[in-house]
Amino acid sequence: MSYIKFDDSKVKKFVHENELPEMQALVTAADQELRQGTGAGSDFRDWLDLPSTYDQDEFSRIQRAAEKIRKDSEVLVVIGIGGSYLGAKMAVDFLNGTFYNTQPSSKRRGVQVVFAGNSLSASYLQELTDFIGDRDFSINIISKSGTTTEPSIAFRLLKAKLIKKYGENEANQRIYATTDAKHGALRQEATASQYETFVIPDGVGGRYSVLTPVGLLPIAATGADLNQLMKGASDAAKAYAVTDLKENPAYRYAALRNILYRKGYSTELVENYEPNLRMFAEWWKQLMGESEGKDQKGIYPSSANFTTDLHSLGQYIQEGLRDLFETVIKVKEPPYNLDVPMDEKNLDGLNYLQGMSLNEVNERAYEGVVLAHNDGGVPVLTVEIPDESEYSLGYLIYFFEVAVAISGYLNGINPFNQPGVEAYKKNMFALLGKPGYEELGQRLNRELNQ
Ligand SMILES: O=P(O)(O)OC[C@H]1O[C@H](O)[C@H](O)[C@@H](O)[C@@H]1O
Repeated sequence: MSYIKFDDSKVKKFVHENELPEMQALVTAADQELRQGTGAGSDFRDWLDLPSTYDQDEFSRIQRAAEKIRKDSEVLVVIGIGGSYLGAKMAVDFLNGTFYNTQPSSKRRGVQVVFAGNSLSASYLQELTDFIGDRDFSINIISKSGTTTEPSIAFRLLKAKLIKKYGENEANQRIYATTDAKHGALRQEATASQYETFVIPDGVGGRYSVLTPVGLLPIAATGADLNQLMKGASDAAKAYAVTDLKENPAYRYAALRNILYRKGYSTELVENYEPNLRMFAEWWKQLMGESEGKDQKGIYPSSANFTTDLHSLGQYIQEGLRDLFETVIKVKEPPYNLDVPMDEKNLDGLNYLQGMSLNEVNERAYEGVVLAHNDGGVPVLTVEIPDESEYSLGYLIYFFEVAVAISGYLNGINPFNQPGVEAYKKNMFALLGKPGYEELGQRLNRELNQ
C-alpha cells in the first residue's frame, strides 16, 4: 500500500485505457536517464539520495543552531528568494498552521519565523522591521549564488539593524548563512565575519533544496521534527524507485500529466482545501515552472485555494477555456475538527448539518467539486496524504520532486536548469547602472523612451 494515495479515476474520461501502458517504455527510459545520469542536467541529481545520505554532523549542527535561536531570539528572519525561500515558508506554514506567528509564545514550539528578501518592496521591509521592533532576533541568510539582488539588499538592511542592537561581534553570532560550500559573495562574507554556515550541496538546485539546510534550519526553529521529515522523504525515495507505472504513483502522475499535456491540457492547477497548504502551491509552482517551462513548451503551473477560490476562479474552471487540469492535494485527517453547531432559530437553514463535522462538510465539497469540474471537462488528479505530520510532508515533497524530474525527461527538456530567469536580471542590472552592463543599459533606455 502506498503511503500517498494517488487517485487518477477522474481522468479516465479524458485518457484512453491504452495510453498509460503505452507511456511505460518512455517512463522507463526517463527513469534510466534520471537514475543513471545519462539525461540532461545530470550534475543536479543529488536531491535523489539526499534523504538518506545527508551530512549527519551538519544535521546536528542545524538542530543546535535552532536551539540557540529559540533560546536567544523571539524572531528569526529568514532572508532568501525562489528556492531559498519557498520551501522553508511552505514547510513552516504546513507544519505550524496559519496563525503560528501570532500565537503567544507559550503556545508555540519555537520562535516566530518571518521572511524577507523575497521582493524589492521597501514597505514590506519597513513593516517587517517594525514587527521585530526592539525584540531579540537572529538572521538566516540563504543564497546559493550569494549574489541575488533581493536577498542581498534585505540582508544589508537587516544586518545594520542587528549590528545597531548588539554590536558587530554579537551580531555576527546571530547570523546564520546557508550558501554554497566554496563559491560566492556570501561564502566570502561568512568566512570573513565568522558566521555559522550551512552548505547547499553543489548537486542540488534551489528548487530541490528544501530538505537541505535551506529548509531545515527555519523548520527546526519552529520546533518541528526534522528526523521525521527526512524519514518521510527517505521512505518515499524507496517507494518511488520502481519503474512500473502500476506500482509507482509518482511516475504515474508524471505520465498522466504528460498524456494530458499532449491533448492540449496545458495548465495545471494545484489545489488544496486547507489554508495552511497555500504556500505549498507556491513552492510547487517554482518546482514545476522552472523545471519544465523551457524550449517554448511545458505545462503552466498554477494554483487555487478551495473552497475560497470556488467563489472567484470557480466559474472559469467550470466553464472557461478547456485547457485546464487539476491536481488536488488532500489531507485525509487534518489536525483539528469541529462540529457544526445547532441553532434553534435556524434562520440560515443550516440545521440539516447539525452534528456533522466541518471536515465532513469539506470532504463533501471536494467530492462535489471534482464531479462538477469533471462534468465541465476538467480532468482531476488527487494526491492524498494521511495527515499534516513532518513525515507526510517529507513524503509529499519527494513525490513531486521525483515526478517533475521524470516529467521533464518525458517532455524532452533538462529539468534541472533555469536559463530563462537570467533575461530579466540582465535588463534590471543594466537599468540600475551596474558596471559591465553599460551598452545594454543604453539600448534599453532608448527602447523605454520610444
Ligand atoms: O539561492 P540563490 O542563488 O539566491 O537563488 C535564488 C533563486 O533565484 C534565481 O533567480 C533562480 O531562478 C532560482 O532557481 C533560485 O532559487
